[in-house]
Amino acid sequence: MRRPHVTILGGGSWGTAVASIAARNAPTTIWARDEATVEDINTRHINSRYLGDLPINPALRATTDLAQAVAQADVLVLGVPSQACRAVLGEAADHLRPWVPVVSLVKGLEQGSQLRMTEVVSEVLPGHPVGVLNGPNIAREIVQGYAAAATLAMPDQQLAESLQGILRSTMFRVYTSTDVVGVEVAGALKNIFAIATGFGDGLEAGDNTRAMVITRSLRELTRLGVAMGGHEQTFSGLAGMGDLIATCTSPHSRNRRVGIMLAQGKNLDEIAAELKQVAEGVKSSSVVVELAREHGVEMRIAREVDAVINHGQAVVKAYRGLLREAPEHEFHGESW
Ligand SMILES: NC(=O)C1=CN([C@@H]2O[C@H](COP(=O)(O)OP(=O)(O)OC[C@H]3O[C@@H](n4cnc5c(N)ncnc54)[C@H](O)[C@@H]3O)[C@@H](O)[C@H]2O)C=CC1
Ligand SMILES: O=C(CO)COP(=O)(O)O
Repeated sequence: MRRPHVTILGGGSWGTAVASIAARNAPTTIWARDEATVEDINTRHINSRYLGDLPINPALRATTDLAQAVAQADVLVLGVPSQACRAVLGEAADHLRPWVPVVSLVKGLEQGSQLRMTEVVSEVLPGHPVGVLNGPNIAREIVQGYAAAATLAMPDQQLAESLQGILRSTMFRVYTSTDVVGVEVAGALKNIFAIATGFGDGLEAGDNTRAMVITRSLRELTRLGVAMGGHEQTFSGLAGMGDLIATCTSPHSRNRRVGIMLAQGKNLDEIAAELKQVAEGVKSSSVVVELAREHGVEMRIAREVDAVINHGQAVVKAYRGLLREAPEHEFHGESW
């Protein structure tokens, strides 16, 4: 039987990491808009801009030709930042064969529409089965071959099981789920809370503060996720608790670093210039606050992150403001 061809859209750190795994299991092409990245992957088997000199699978092919990459896809994987997804999918639409499944790797929400990326896929590519792969997955550690796990959520469990075999390796364990909403909301929200954790770390508040922010963030994340239709248990799984732990504690997390740098008094332009990579929480923070309002869910931590990022609030004021609020019952209250 012919092995399915995997096409990944997006030649950044995570698209490259997942493509490198898929290339062990199936013929795999990665589309990147940047010539130098394509050249790097095809000839030197590295992605120096995003992953330094870490070796990636030499079987992986890269191209700047979107039409050609998409036309050969039996499975399409979406790995560009959330605010670029609609435009990239729009360009891909005319070239993609019917019914080809689409898997989103993206952990962001679309500004304006407030949509999750699987919803954007369904709008731009109607009729295609769509799912999401999320979990505690710092790209460079996965390329280095350290053990990790993620959850692939799709409404069709059988399809998820067939894609599981393409996206996993011995060191990258892919679990399945049918809770697309829960897995996807968890992946997007944890970035806002990683920024909040970064605030505490940037203010040198200590380990207890970090643990408090992570744990209370999980409550906030779960409340909104359930209100949006996610299953409660999903939020204690890999895409929820797992990714909160990784992103809120890793020195590699870009969202956490955004929080640290804001606490150090840098502005968003300076931070973007320093990071040179996407930190999805910056753009998703306003969307999360809008969604919380619409669903009637109190999200104090997320509101402070939004206030700092979008309304000029000082980090130290956000921190003190949170501490002034009286705590309620740990599990039944609405306080943070
Ligand atoms: N890096 C990581 O460890 C992980 C990232 N993710 C998620 O994966 C998604 C992609 O992130 P990364 O690969 O980390 O980002 P990145 O910043 O490393 O790379 C982004 C890639 O998208 C491309 N891109 C940006 N705007 C574009 C546009 N308008 N059209 C076409 N290409 C465009 C860039 O050229 C680059 O190749 C994000 O939603 C992120 O949250 C998920 C798990 C792990
Ligand atoms: O999603 C990630 C880890 O699971 C990557 O986090 P950052 O985008 O904050 O680097």
